[in-house]
Amino acid sequence: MISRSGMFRVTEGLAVDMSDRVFHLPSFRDVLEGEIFLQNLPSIVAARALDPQKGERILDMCAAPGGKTTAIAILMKDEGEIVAVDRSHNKVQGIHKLAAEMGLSCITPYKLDALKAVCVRNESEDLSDPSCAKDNHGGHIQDSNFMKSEVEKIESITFERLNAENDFKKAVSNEKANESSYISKADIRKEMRRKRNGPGRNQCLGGKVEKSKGFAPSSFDRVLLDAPCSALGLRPRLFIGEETIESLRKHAIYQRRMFDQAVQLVRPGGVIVYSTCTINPGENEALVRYALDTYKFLSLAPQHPRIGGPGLVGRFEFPDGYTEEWLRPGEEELVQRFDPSSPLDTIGFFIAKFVVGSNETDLQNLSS
Ligand SMILES: C[S@@+](CC[C@H](N)C(=O)[O-])C[C@H]1O[C@@H](n2cnc3c(N)ncnc32)[C@H](O)[C@@H]1O
Repeated sequence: MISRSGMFRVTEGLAVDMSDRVFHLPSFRDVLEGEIFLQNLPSIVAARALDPQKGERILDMCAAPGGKTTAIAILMKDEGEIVAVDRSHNKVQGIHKLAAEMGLSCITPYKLDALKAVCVRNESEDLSDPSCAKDNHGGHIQDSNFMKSEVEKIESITFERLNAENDFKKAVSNEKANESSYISKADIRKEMRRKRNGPGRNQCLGGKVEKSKGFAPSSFDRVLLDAPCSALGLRPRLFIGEETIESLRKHAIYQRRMFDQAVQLVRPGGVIVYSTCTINPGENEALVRYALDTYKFLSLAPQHPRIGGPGLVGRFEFPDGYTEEWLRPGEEELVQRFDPSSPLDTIGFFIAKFVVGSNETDLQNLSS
């Protein structure tokens, strides 16, 4: 299969012309604005698995468009603080707008690269202040330059792109109906960029976007890391041609670096929920293996509600010798894997919940 944009680039492949809708669902745009926000079932399960409590301080590390952030705020009855960060300026504005529409005041959105979410400070600074006084560039992430270049590539294949392509597909078929005019590759790229990043700085109605300089270690009760991923669980997804084994591994590296930040930000005794909308075990079960093997003070926690199926146990050896280690027996029932082909009929999704042991020494070593 080839993507819409691929049709303009490649010389062979299979393109599918959608002549009818799969679901005759009317658009919910502008319907009951502020009253409802459509979400996939696993997204709601992820917010509930976090089990946020009134009065807590919660970090949503990759928050836009804000679906889970607002679900968490509602579960907390809007009491406490949810710090909702995303690295896109326009998307952060969108979170502001959504929170305002829904009348939720416990959400504080920030523009921040989640790979630099832990701030590094001088000893002279006030350690009781949970937000950082100093910029944290050059902080804990050793390979930030590498990550920076990878971000561009990875971002281009996340789920927003898929949405952009789907929307653009509609636009193009409308154009076609009007006796098609030529649409250049540049137009396609521009439209996809616009869809991915929002309508543009001057056209957004959200509040003023604050930049964060990162947060103090152990300053959150709970952290949700709903990581950017290969989005192989989204449906309908007829083509996966733009993902390669290499790109899937890069997603996994990116997610681990984000998880490294999450671990430092949650307090001893706190909770981290990690979720993705992909079925790729390299970004799911292998992340759990990495987390448990790297941070001995973490353990998997049971989740409520439990609607998804068990995770994958074992390991997988690729032809190039690279081996992915997945779950060990006994761990599979502690995660939730939503299989899009199961009778549940959800998107593909994965949720793991970790509790952070109270080994102060380990945590101090981490943040030093
Ligand atoms: C899976 S989506 C999050 C969906 C969101 N949690 C929700 O439920 O509405 C991933 C988000 O991560 C953001 N993102 C990607 N890389 C990031 C980074 N380094 N720092 C912060 N946000 C990032 C993207 O802009 C995107 O909005």
